[in-house]
Amino acid sequence: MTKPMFDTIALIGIGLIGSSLARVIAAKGLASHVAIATRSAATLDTARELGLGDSYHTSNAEAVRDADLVIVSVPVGASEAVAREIGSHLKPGAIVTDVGSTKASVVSQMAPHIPAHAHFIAGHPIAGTEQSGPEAGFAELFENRWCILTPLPDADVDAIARLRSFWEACGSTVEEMDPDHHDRVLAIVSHLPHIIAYNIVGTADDLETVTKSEVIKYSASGFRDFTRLAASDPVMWRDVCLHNKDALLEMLARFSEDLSSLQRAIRWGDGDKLFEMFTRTRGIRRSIVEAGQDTAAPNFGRNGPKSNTGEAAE
Ligand SMILES: NC(=O)C1=CN([C@@H]2O[C@H](COP(=O)(O)OP(=O)(O)OC[C@H]3O[C@@H](n4cnc5c(N)ncnc54)[C@H](O)[C@@H]3O)[C@@H](O)[C@H]2O)C=CC1
Ligand SMILES: O=C(O)C(=O)Cc1ccc(O)cc1
Repeated sequence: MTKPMFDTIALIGIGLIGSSLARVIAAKGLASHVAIATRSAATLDTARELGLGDSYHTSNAEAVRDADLVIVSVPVGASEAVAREIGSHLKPGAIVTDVGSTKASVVSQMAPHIPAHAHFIAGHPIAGTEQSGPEAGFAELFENRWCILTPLPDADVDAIARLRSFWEACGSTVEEMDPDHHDRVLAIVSHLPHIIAYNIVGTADDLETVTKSEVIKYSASGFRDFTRLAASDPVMWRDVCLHNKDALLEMLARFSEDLSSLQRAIRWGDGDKLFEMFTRTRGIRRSIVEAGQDTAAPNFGRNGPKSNTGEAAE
């Protein structure tokens, strides 16, 4: 048996991402001890029943006391409160990271509370599903996925290397990026698609001429894909919108402009324009498939061994 990568890993937040981390850490033997903390006693009880860790805490500060690696997996709006709670309890040399879907805001919320004797390196696994809560996680979630790290320019290189090795051991490929760049890229490839999904499902639900039962009965697979995204956790996505406001507004403006152009082509029967655009986008899809990036089937949307409880972050 090889020595675990870390003696103690503290997981703050034990929803989809935190519980997937707990499972992969156990499956691959990446820590001798996993300390789990979450805000609600009920969620902690579920984590205990699932056997996700070695110790369970309702105090974030208590959970990090002996930790060599702390992974914060809470909605991005709660990042600052967590960093403030744990900052003065971190041991020298501890690495603190997160998994939040937005990065510039998380870095500015958390970094000031992490003392100089610890290392803060923000991160984001590009891996998830529409489900939430501790039952929703699974050990394979991070396999063959990207994980983006957004270290500050003066971050410790050994700490970055250790965190990189951790994510690689979880099955991910790691890239480093500037937090603002991360937020612009993710705004278009992840955040905007979720906003569009929430919007289109809301629009269908509001239509007076179509009943809810007809929406359910006749939904073609395209609409069904939107309903999956629109079932994602409301707290998490509210926070993403509030914490990636500028990039998201920029992408929404571009999107609305392009949608108006499409609307105009439909109004004026401009078939050439429609054909040209649909051909161009079909090419993008083909490039993704050819690059082996269409790994939608195994993870995204996977129901996992247990079905979703629908627990939102409390
Ligand atoms: N769901 C997804 O597909 C992905 C989510 N993320 C990011 O991961 C983070 C967590 O998301 P999920 O695991 O999906 O959410 P989740 O809703 O399944 O779990 C969130 C957990 O955080 C806990 N929590 C909330 N506030 C807390 C606090 N102040 N202290 C301690 N625990 C607290 C909740 O009790 C819950 O256990 C979010 O920042 C999200 O943006 C990143 C990649 C994918
Ligand atoms: O379920 C899906 O399709 C996702 O897009 C999952 C996801 C959600 C948020 C992230 O920050 C990363 C991945």
